[in-house]
Amino acid sequence: MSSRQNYKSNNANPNKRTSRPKKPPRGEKKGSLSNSKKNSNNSNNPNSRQTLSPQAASFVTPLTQSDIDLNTLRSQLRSSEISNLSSLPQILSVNVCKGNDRYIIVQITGSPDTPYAGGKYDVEVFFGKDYPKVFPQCRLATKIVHQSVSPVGVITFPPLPSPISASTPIKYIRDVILGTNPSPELIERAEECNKKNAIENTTPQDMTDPALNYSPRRVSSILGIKETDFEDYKIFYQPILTSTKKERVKGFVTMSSPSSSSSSTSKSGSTSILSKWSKNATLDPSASESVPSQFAPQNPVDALWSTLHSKRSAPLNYSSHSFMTLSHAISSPTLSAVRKTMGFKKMTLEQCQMLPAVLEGKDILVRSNTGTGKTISFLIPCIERASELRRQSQVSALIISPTRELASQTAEMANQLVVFNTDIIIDIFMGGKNINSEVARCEKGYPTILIVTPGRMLDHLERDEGKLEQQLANLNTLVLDESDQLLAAGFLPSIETIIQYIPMTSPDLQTMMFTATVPPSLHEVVSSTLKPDGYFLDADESKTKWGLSQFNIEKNVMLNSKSPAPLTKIEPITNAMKRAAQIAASRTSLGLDSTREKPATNPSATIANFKDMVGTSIVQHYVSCDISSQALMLKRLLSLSCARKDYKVIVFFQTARATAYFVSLMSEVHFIDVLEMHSRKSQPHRAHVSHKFKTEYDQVLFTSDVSARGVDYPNVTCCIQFGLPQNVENYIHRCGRSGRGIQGGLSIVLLSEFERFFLEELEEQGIEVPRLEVELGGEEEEIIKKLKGRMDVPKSKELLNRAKLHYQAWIGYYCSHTKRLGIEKEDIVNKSIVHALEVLGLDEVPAIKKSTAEKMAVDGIPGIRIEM
Ligand SMILES: Nc1ncnc2c1ncn2[C@@H]1O[C@H](COP(=O)(O)OP(=O)(O)OP(=O)(O)O)[C@@H](O)[C@H]1O
Repeated sequence: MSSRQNYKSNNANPNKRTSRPKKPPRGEKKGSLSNSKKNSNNSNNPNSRQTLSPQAASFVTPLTQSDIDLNTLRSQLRSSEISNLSSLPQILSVNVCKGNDRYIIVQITGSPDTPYAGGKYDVEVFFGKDYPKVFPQCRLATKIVHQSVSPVGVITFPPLPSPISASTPIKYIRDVILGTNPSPELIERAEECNKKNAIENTTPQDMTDPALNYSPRRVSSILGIKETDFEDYKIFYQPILTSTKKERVKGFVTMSSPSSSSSSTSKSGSTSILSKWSKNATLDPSASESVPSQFAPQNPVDALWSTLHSKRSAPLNYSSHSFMTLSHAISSPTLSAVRKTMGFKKMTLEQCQMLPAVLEGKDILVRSNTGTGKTISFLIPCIERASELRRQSQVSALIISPTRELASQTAEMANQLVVFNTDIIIDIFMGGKNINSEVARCEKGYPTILIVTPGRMLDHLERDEGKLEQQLANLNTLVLDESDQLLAAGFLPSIETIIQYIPMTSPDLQTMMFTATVPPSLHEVVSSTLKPDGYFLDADESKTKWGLSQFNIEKNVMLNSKSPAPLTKIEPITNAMKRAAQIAASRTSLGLDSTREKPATNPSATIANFKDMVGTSIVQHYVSCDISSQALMLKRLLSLSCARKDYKVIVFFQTARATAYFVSLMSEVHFIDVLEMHSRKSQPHRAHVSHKFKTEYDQVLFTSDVSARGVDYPNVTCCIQFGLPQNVENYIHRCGRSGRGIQGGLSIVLLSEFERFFLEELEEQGIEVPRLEVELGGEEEEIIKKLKGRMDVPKSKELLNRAKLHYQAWIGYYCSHTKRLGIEKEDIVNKSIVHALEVLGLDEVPAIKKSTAEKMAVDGIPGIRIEM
């Protein structure tokens, strides 16, 4: 590894050009919405760039009119909605989530002469993707007592009158929920309780402090909160009890402030606990620093800018439910590990759907977006099953992962989950490790949970003379993580071989498949692999975001085909697969896919809609340039994305060879050191790089698709995809490496002109990716001239060698996509010549082995040089 720091210029050599990105002066808020706000007034003006801050303007140029039209229209609509809301009586403020103007917080004050008088109530409003066709979703983020509001703030609305506008539900909340008393019975009970507490707590301060007046258990009995929901309710209540500390409540904190002890008076003249409960809920101040009080519509340029610099660009995806909600199905050692070792308090919204479903014990295919917490959702049932059966030295669960990185990561998480469960032993068999030591460990006793990569598992099956086979015959749980990849052409033969050893139809075996994308190619294999009474669960975050009613499901009937949870999209596997096949057939017959000849696996037919699969916290853009400036555009994008504090950037390349070449190019020509990760690197190197990228900030990782799926690198700020992705699924999984957890992320796909049809493929799946115009700076122009004139550009032997190998892999990659590209191999070869001479800066087109040319079926095509 080079000793140079990433992104540091090499000043020792005056001939070397610095690549350090220009950073704006300290203290200047590059991404603040005040910039966006200024710009937003001109968002439909092609010259709007002038109103960007000088820093923003130096990095990005405005979108073309046609690109921003749609966004502008939507933004304007939301903008006018916000200004309407702001002018309504009793609306104190309207705050827009930074970087995501679809999410707003409206603060309403309670009406006089009601128990809510003087209180301030935050209402979360989310303009869904179908807005303005459907009402925006609303939830009370401030705790109140009302018969139409659930303990977690879910509001029961009656059918609301048209026209659809954000004002309608807000007016309803203001006038009906906050404007009238809750049911007299509830008021009576609350006031009775208040009086009783007033006697017990004699000081006036106690009288006015709801935390002292009410214990969670007392309040929960008043509100009739069920025992199973009590834990969550307590957590919701906790910030009031500890109101001097900052505590998160669903992304908000309840702050103590001088006014928190001021009393308000209800109709009956008594001190109202109802209003005081909620008065001081505000946005987390660290997140709200730059949240403007007024709405500022954002065009994608601003969105890019603010995403690059924002701390958080989307509301949290956590539910209000702790893992304790499933204490009837998960053992205490596991629950303790989740809480104490992993530090997870609440389930994600998707885990709320996945965990009850998988704990049911049936075969299941689970689809859930990237970064939503699938790993523990399959690990927990593996652990629970294994600890229930307590079979010493026997494999209870087998987890198959497509890559070594993912297998290691899963093993790491599994080990954390079993810290209080000493009976359970985790082990991992994967390529790149010493197989003999794996065998030796098994001789001492088999692990309870075995995590494997497919190739290594086959090696073991071949050499251990039936002992592992015997283990598999008694397996209780089988997990195929990233199942669509494992069941696709590359891995399928290995998986088919492995599952021949497993009694797939045994009632004692639960098979779980987890993935973020369900391409049609999966349908048939899934149907034939899972038992017919299995399920398909589409854990779509939006389905439960505002509901969470699946928690009404009783123990042991958490999910079944007769009484499916109302808001969870779960259905028998056979139905799901049939339906998917029908969708595929109807789309084809409607000619929806006729624009381009497609390969046999038509990606447009999926069970779940692709467009919902990219997490909402990921802002997506594409950048287009001609083939010869691709490398410089990449450098430009790196400068942009590394300009923020604590950057972590992943750049995906199509092949291992391309990754290796661009690592050397960046280092030798542009003086940028990056981390290198692909299948041609040794396992220790991969482990080292993976650890470094996981734990350190200000890093750039160049990688092939070995990092595309499942790998959980925390806080990746930007993901760049260089060139045409393999397919839409691959694009989605790569995007998912950023925007994980609570962090927002930015995804940029860099396409040269002949690859722009990929945008159509995305659009067919409902994924609209706006264009971002990025100009090359003077520095890059200089380099272009040098490259074109082949002057002074240092080319080490290593760089030349890597360039030649990349050239060959480039032809191979594009030749395997001729159908999608709609061009012939001859055209690919012609483009490869431009690529070799103009992108790679080679003096001549490299010669390739005859056998390689034959394999790619390009031998004999003019332009291909064969090695003598
Ligand atoms: N309930 C939770 N609370 C906090 N963090 C969580 C929770 N569940 C999972 N995480 C964390 O969220 C991150 C993403 O989880 P995980 O890798 O399991 O996602 P995934 O759905 O498998 O993503 P991918 O499809 O990309 O593989 C991890 O860092 C994990 O530790």
